[in-house]
Amino acid sequence: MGLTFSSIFSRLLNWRKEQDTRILMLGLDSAGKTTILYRLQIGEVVSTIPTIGFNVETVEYKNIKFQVWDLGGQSSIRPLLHRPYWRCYFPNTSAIIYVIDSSDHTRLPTSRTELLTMLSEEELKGVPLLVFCNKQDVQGALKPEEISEQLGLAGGETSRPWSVRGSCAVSGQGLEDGLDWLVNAIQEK
Ligand SMILES: Nc1nc2c(ncn2[C@@H]2O[C@H](COP(=O)(O)OP(=O)(O)OP(=O)(O)O)[C@@H](O)[C@H]2O)c(=O)[nH]1
Ligand SMILES: [Mg+2]
Repeated sequence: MGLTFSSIFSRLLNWRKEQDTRILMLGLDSAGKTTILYRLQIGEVVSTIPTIGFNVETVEYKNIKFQVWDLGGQSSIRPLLHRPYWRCYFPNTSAIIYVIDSSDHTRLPTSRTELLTMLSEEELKGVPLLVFCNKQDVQGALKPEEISEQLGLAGGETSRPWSVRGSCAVSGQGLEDGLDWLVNAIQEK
Protein backbone atom coordinates (compact mmCIF):
# COMPACT_ATOMS: atom_id res chain seq x y z
CA MET A 1 0.00 0.00 0.00
CA GLY A 2 2.72 2.44 0.98
CA LEU A 3 4.46 1.78 -2.32
CA THR A 4 1.42 2.82 -4.29
CA PHE A 5 1.11 6.07 -2.41
CA SER A 6 4.81 6.73 -2.77
CA SER A 7 4.49 6.38 -6.53
CA ILE A 8 1.53 8.76 -6.62
CA PHE A 9 3.43 11.35 -4.57
CA SER A 10 6.60 10.90 -6.61
CA ARG A 11 4.90 12.65 -9.49
CA LEU A 12 4.36 15.60 -7.21
CA LEU A 13 7.94 15.52 -5.96
CA ASN A 14 9.34 15.54 -9.46
CA TRP A 15 7.13 18.39 -10.42
CA ARG A 16 7.53 20.53 -7.29
CA LYS A 17 11.26 19.82 -6.99
CA GLU A 18 12.56 21.46 -3.81
CA GLN A 19 9.34 23.21 -2.96
CA ASP A 20 7.55 22.06 0.16
CA THR A 21 4.03 20.80 -0.31
CA ARG A 22 1.58 20.96 2.54
CA ILE A 23 -1.68 19.06 2.39
CA LEU A 24 -4.15 19.79 5.14
CA MET A 25 -6.61 17.17 6.25
CA LEU A 26 -9.63 18.36 8.17
CA GLY A 27 -13.05 17.15 9.22
CA LEU A 28 -15.16 16.65 12.32
CA ASP A 29 -13.92 14.37 15.08
CA SER A 30 -14.16 10.67 14.40
CA ALA A 31 -14.44 11.14 10.62
CA GLY A 32 -11.38 8.94 10.02
CA LYS A 33 -8.55 11.43 9.53
CA THR A 34 -6.00 9.68 11.73
CA THR A 35 -6.89 6.32 10.21
CA ILE A 36 -6.25 7.71 6.73
CA LEU A 37 -2.92 9.17 7.82
CA TYR A 38 -1.75 5.76 9.06
CA ARG A 39 -3.13 4.02 5.99
CA LEU A 40 -0.84 6.02 3.73
CA GLN A 41 2.16 4.22 5.22
CA ILE A 42 4.55 6.75 3.81
CA GLY A 43 6.31 7.61 7.04
CA GLU A 44 5.98 7.92 10.76
CA VAL A 45 2.96 9.77 12.06
CA VAL A 46 4.13 12.38 14.53
CA SER A 47 1.75 13.92 16.98
CA THR A 48 2.62 17.29 18.46
CA ILE A 49 0.91 19.90 20.54
CA PRO A 50 2.08 23.34 19.47
CA THR A 51 2.00 26.19 21.96
CA ILE A 52 -1.35 27.29 20.63
CA GLY A 53 -2.72 24.19 22.26
CA PHE A 54 -4.38 21.84 19.84
CA ASN A 55 -3.10 18.59 18.54
CA VAL A 56 -1.41 18.36 15.16
CA GLU A 57 -0.60 15.05 13.47
CA THR A 58 1.93 15.05 10.70
CA VAL A 59 3.27 12.49 8.32
CA GLU A 60 5.97 13.44 5.85
CA TYR A 61 7.03 11.85 2.64
CA LYS A 62 10.17 13.64 1.47
CA ASN A 63 9.03 17.24 1.23
CA ILE A 64 5.33 16.47 1.10
CA LYS A 65 3.77 17.06 4.46
CA PHE A 66 0.30 15.87 5.47
CA GLN A 67 -1.12 17.65 8.47
CA VAL A 68 -4.20 16.86 10.47
CA TRP A 69 -5.37 19.38 12.98
CA ASP A 70 -7.40 18.16 15.83
CA LEU A 71 -9.98 20.83 16.26
CA GLY A 72 -11.12 18.96 19.32
CA GLY A 73 -14.28 18.55 21.31
CA GLN A 74 -17.87 18.48 20.20
CA SER A 75 -18.91 21.89 21.40
CA SER A 76 -19.81 24.84 19.29
CA ILE A 77 -16.82 26.73 20.64
CA ARG A 78 -14.60 24.57 18.44
CA PRO A 79 -14.57 26.83 15.40
CA LEU A 80 -14.78 30.07 17.34
CA LEU A 81 -11.95 29.07 19.61
CA HIS A 82 -9.52 27.85 17.04
CA ARG A 83 -10.19 29.49 13.74
CA PRO A 84 -8.10 32.59 14.45
CA TYR A 85 -5.17 30.30 15.21
CA TRP A 86 -5.39 27.81 12.44
CA ARG A 87 -6.03 30.51 9.90
CA CYS A 88 -2.35 31.43 10.05
CA TYR A 89 -1.51 28.02 8.59
CA PHE A 90 -3.62 28.54 5.49
CA PRO A 91 -1.33 30.58 3.22
CA ASN A 92 1.07 27.74 2.40
CA THR A 93 -1.49 25.07 1.70
CA SER A 94 -1.22 23.15 -1.57
CA ALA A 95 -4.37 21.09 -1.15
CA ILE A 96 -7.16 20.29 1.28
CA ILE A 97 -8.57 16.88 2.12
CA TYR A 98 -11.87 17.08 3.93
CA VAL A 99 -13.07 13.90 5.60
CA ILE A 100 -16.72 13.17 6.31
CA ASP A 101 -18.19 10.26 8.25
CA SER A 102 -20.80 9.13 5.72
CA SER A 103 -22.62 7.11 8.37
CA ASP A 104 -23.13 10.12 10.61
CA HIS A 105 -26.28 11.52 9.05
CA THR A 106 -27.01 13.75 12.03
CA ARG A 107 -23.82 15.74 11.83
CA LEU A 108 -23.64 16.14 8.06
CA PRO A 109 -25.08 19.68 8.22
CA THR A 110 -22.43 20.64 10.82
CA SER A 111 -19.71 19.11 8.72
CA ARG A 112 -20.99 20.98 5.68
CA THR A 113 -20.99 24.29 7.55
CA GLU A 114 -17.44 23.73 8.76
CA LEU A 115 -16.31 22.94 5.24
CA LEU A 116 -18.00 25.90 3.61
CA THR A 117 -16.73 28.28 6.28
CA MET A 118 -13.21 27.08 5.69
CA LEU A 119 -13.54 27.36 1.93
CA SER A 120 -14.56 30.97 2.29
CA GLU A 121 -11.12 31.83 3.71
CA GLU A 122 -9.34 34.14 1.33
CA GLU A 123 -5.99 32.35 1.71
CA LEU A 124 -7.52 29.08 0.55
CA LYS A 125 -8.91 30.52 -2.65
CA GLY A 126 -8.25 28.22 -5.60
CA VAL A 127 -6.69 25.48 -3.46
CA PRO A 128 -7.78 22.03 -4.74
CA LEU A 129 -10.24 20.19 -2.48
CA LEU A 130 -10.74 16.47 -2.13
CA VAL A 131 -13.69 15.34 -0.02
CA PHE A 132 -13.55 11.79 1.26
CA CYS A 133 -17.00 10.43 2.07
CA ASN A 134 -15.47 7.97 4.46
CA LYS A 135 -16.90 4.86 6.16
CA GLN A 136 -18.58 3.68 2.97
CA ASP A 137 -18.40 0.17 4.43
CA VAL A 138 -20.88 1.04 7.18
CA GLN A 139 -24.42 -0.06 6.48
CA GLY A 140 -26.66 2.89 5.80
CA ALA A 141 -23.78 5.20 4.92
CA LEU A 142 -24.73 7.98 2.55
CA LYS A 143 -23.36 7.58 -0.96
CA PRO A 144 -20.82 10.11 -2.22
CA GLU A 145 -23.41 11.37 -4.72
CA GLU A 146 -25.90 12.08 -1.92
CA ILE A 147 -23.29 13.84 0.18
CA SER A 148 -22.08 15.82 -2.80
CA GLU A 149 -25.64 16.93 -3.43
CA GLN A 150 -26.02 18.07 0.17
CA LEU A 151 -22.71 19.89 0.19
CA GLY A 152 -23.89 21.78 -2.85
CA LEU A 153 -20.43 22.42 -4.27
CA ALA A 154 -21.70 21.80 -7.79
CA GLY A 155 -23.74 24.97 -7.59
CA GLY A 156 -21.19 27.45 -6.37
CA GLU A 157 -17.66 26.18 -6.18
CA THR A 158 -16.03 27.36 -9.36
CA SER A 159 -12.83 28.85 -7.96
CA ARG A 160 -11.05 25.55 -7.34
CA PRO A 161 -10.81 21.98 -8.60
CA TRP A 162 -12.80 19.74 -6.27
CA SER A 163 -13.93 16.15 -6.09
CA VAL A 164 -16.23 14.25 -3.73
CA ARG A 165 -15.37 10.55 -3.45
CA GLY A 166 -16.16 7.54 -1.34
CA SER A 167 -13.58 5.87 0.87
CA CYS A 168 -13.09 3.29 3.53
CA ALA A 169 -10.05 4.22 5.59
CA VAL A 170 -10.01 0.85 7.33
CA SER A 171 -9.54 -1.17 4.14
CA GLY A 172 -7.94 1.69 2.24
CA GLN A 173 -10.55 1.50 -0.49
CA GLY A 174 -10.87 4.71 -2.49
CA LEU A 175 -7.82 6.39 -0.95
CA GLU A 176 -5.54 5.77 -3.91
CA ASP A 177 -7.98 7.01 -6.50
CA GLY A 178 -8.70 10.10 -4.45
CA LEU A 179 -5.07 11.00 -3.87
CA ASP A 180 -4.24 10.31 -7.48
CA TRP A 181 -6.90 12.82 -8.43
CA LEU A 182 -5.55 15.32 -5.89
CA VAL A 183 -1.98 15.11 -7.13
CA ASN A 184 -3.19 15.75 -10.68
CA ALA A 185 -5.26 18.68 -9.48
CA ILE A 186 -2.25 20.22 -7.70
CA GLN A 187 -0.15 19.81 -10.82
CA GLU A 188 -2.73 21.27 -13.12
CA LYS A 189 -3.37 24.32 -11.01
N1 LIG B 1 -16.16 1.24 9.59
C1 LIG B 1 -15.26 2.20 9.43
N2 LIG B 1 -14.69 2.76 10.51
C2 LIG B 1 -13.77 3.72 10.30
C3 LIG B 1 -13.40 4.15 9.01
N3 LIG B 1 -12.47 5.13 9.16
C4 LIG B 1 -12.27 5.28 10.47
N4 LIG B 1 -13.05 4.44 11.18
C5 LIG B 1 -13.14 4.31 12.63
O1 LIG B 1 -13.70 5.50 13.14
C6 LIG B 1 -13.11 5.85 14.39
C7 LIG B 1 -12.53 7.25 14.30
O2 LIG B 1 -11.46 7.28 13.36
P1 LIG B 1 -10.25 8.30 13.52
O3 LIG B 1 -9.32 8.04 12.39
O4 LIG B 1 -9.71 8.24 14.89
O5 LIG B 1 -11.01 9.67 13.32
P2 LIG B 1 -10.41 11.16 13.38
O6 LIG B 1 -11.01 11.90 12.24
O7 LIG B 1 -8.93 11.12 13.44
O8 LIG B 1 -11.04 11.69 14.74
P3 LIG B 1 -10.45 12.77 15.77
O9 LIG B 1 -9.00 12.51 15.97
O10 LIG B 1 -11.28 12.57 16.98
O11 LIG B 1 -10.70 14.14 15.14
C8 LIG B 1 -12.07 4.78 14.66
O12 LIG B 1 -12.63 3.83 15.50
C9 LIG B 1 -11.78 4.20 13.29
O13 LIG B 1 -11.36 2.87 13.34
C10 LIG B 1 -14.03 3.54 7.88
O14 LIG B 1 -13.79 3.86 6.71
N5 LIG B 1 -14.94 2.57 8.16
MG1 LIG C 1 -7.60 11.79 14.87
